[in-house]
Amino acid sequence: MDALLAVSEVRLSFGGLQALDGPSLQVRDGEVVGLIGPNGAGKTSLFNCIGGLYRPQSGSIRIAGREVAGLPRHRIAALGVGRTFQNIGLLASQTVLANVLAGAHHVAAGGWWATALGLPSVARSERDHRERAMALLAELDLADVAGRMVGTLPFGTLKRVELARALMGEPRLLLVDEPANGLVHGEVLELGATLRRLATERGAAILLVEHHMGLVTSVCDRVVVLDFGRVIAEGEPHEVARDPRVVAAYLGTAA
Ligand SMILES: Nc1ncnc2c1ncn2[C@@H]1O[C@H](COP(=O)(O)OP(=O)(O)OP(=O)(O)O)[C@@H](O)[C@H]1O
Repeated sequence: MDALLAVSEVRLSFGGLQALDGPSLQVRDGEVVGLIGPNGAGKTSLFNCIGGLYRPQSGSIRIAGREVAGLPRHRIAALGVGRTFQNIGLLASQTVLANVLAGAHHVAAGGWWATALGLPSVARSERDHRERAMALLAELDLADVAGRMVGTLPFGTLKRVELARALMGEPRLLLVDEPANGLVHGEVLELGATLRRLATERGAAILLVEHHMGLVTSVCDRVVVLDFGRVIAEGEPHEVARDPRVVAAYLGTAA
């Protein structure tokens, strides 16, 4: 079976700096793949290319067989790509529920005309969205804070709100950027269980950027390691963690 996400030899530079130097990777339906590497290795740049924030200078990014490199981000989102951000991309002055509902924008029924004309299908779809948002909030243990303003909530809670918002778009491919950052141990365990469930029960393909190796080894089926914009290792999490090239790359950053 073809991979849902197939990245092939993507190159991206900022002036003279080669952020991505031809990495290739694949993620299949129902698979959680970890994307790890030292600071500045190119992980977020690759996410930004897949999600349509950056246009790579060359290479191919296919989602469900369709070339998406260089497409605008809304077109890529409409193909079923959801994303959470390293530094939270929520609207602080809106409620949790409003933020999560915003994640459904590209799956709204009827389009612009139907909304402008106030057609019954729109009211029905809004009701459906609300119900689905409340179900997601319950699933992620956020029902109690549905009416709270995002700006008043702790960071760990916001990470889950972001995940709920991304899930509202019913993603087939979920790009998750450092979800464990700022979470306490118990929250990391819960998050890991949630990501695993999304892959196993909903069949989502998940690409996870994470520095928390405990989460990576417990959740990922496979790990791809980037360094200086290149893939330096790939394989089963425990195996990759022992790979001398990976150890050297991490020590190089710490030195
Ligand atoms: N918009 C940009 N303009 C210029 N340089 C950039 C830009 N975005 C990233 N870079 C550079 O590209 C390289 C890769 O950065 P990137 O953020 O993708 O790494 P990363 O692996 O996600 O790092 P971290 O783990 O610290 O988030 C770095 O050298 C970074 O400074």
